Amino acid sequence: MSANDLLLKNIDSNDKYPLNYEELEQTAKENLDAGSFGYIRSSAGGEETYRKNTNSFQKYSIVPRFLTDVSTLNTEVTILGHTYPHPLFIAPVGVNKIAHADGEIAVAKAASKFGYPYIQSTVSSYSIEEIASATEGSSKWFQLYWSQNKEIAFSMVKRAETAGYEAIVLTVDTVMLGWREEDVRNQFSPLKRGLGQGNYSTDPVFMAALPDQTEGSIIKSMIENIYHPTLNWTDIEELRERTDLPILLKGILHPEDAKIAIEKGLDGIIVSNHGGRQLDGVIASIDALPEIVEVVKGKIPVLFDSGVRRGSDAVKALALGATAVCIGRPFVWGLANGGQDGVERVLENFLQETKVSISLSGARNLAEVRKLKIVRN
Ligand SMILES: Cc1cc2nc3c(=O)[nH]c(=O)nc-3n(C[C@H](O)[C@H](O)[C@H](O)COP(=O)(O)O)c2cc1C
Ligand SMILES: O=C(O)C(=O)c1ccccc1
Repeated sequence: MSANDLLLKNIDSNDKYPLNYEELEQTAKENLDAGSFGYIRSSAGGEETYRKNTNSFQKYSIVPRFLTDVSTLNTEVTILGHTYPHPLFIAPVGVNKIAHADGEIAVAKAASKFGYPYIQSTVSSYSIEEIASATEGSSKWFQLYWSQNKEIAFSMVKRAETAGYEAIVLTVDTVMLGWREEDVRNQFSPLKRGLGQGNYSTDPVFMAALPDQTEGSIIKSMIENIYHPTLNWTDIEELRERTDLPILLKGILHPEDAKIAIEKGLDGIIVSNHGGRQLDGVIASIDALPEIVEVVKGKIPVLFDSGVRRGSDAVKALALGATAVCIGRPFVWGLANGGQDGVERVLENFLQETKVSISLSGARNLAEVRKLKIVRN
């Protein structure tokens, strides 16, 4: 399908499916209870970083080239030995059942249909094995939350390996949950409600360590284990020894941490501030990207997320040096608005908008996107 076919198909269609981020969020608000909606939408503290994430994209402008014959476009990208059809990934998002009963299964299937590698969260509603069997043959990575009992973390990594996942993404910005006032207001804690257990209640090491096999014990132990303030570089070295899969660190914002990651033999990083959900007041993710790209010097892939709302945002991040871009909240609203179908609409439109944006900037492949002139106003 050419980029314009989808535009015309959307124009011809009579259904009024939400298109832009604001419409997606508004429709989801009508579909969800206040606690679930608030959990997904909100972020930490006064939401300064959350607002900065999207606003900061407007500081960067693409300076397009013309007359380059953009009749063909190759968006392929090779990351850690795997070639993906385009540089758009699904960011790890936990407890998807709060948006729709089909949860991560719906998202992973939609992702597979449109060639988005799927990064599965540790706190998924469905297990690694359930998602793997629902989406055989598609590219998947596993996002790891460290566990207080680190043998649980290693066990999950082993399961991801066995299920054919291609990489481990260790999130480093969430050793404890951020200060989220909307959730306090709504008295909403997914873990306390028994959500996000898919990978825990199926884990032999986790289950064997419980005092008894009740729901109450599972919830208590999950909450205890996911709080892991001791996490440090020595743990990373141990993780490095325990798996042959590539390991990426998610949540890197400081160039020095990117440098250490390379020194410690890590395979990649994801520049991210967790969508403003962790420490409020931190730098916008897009503002952190250029300096990190500069110190990494192409030695390892640098993925990016936080605040990406449309195709032109993705193009800006790629032009500023991101190897690939992860989509977060937009797909969650798609899920809330129509399960797998809703996610498909979001992913299809997002991909097409990205492709049109690349072509209209004058680039024909990602190497040319990287060379685009970006000015900061
Ligand atoms: C509801 C929700 C749950 C999330 N759960 C996780 C998670 O389990 N693990 C993780 O590494 N990041 C998690 N994230 C962060 C995303 O991976 C990503 O960094 C963030 O959504 C990017 O911001 P954006 O959605 O505003 O673009 C979550 C984000 C949301 C909105
Ligand atoms: O809400 C989040 O951002 C997140 O990462 C998380 C952490 C624990 C349970 C569910 C989601």
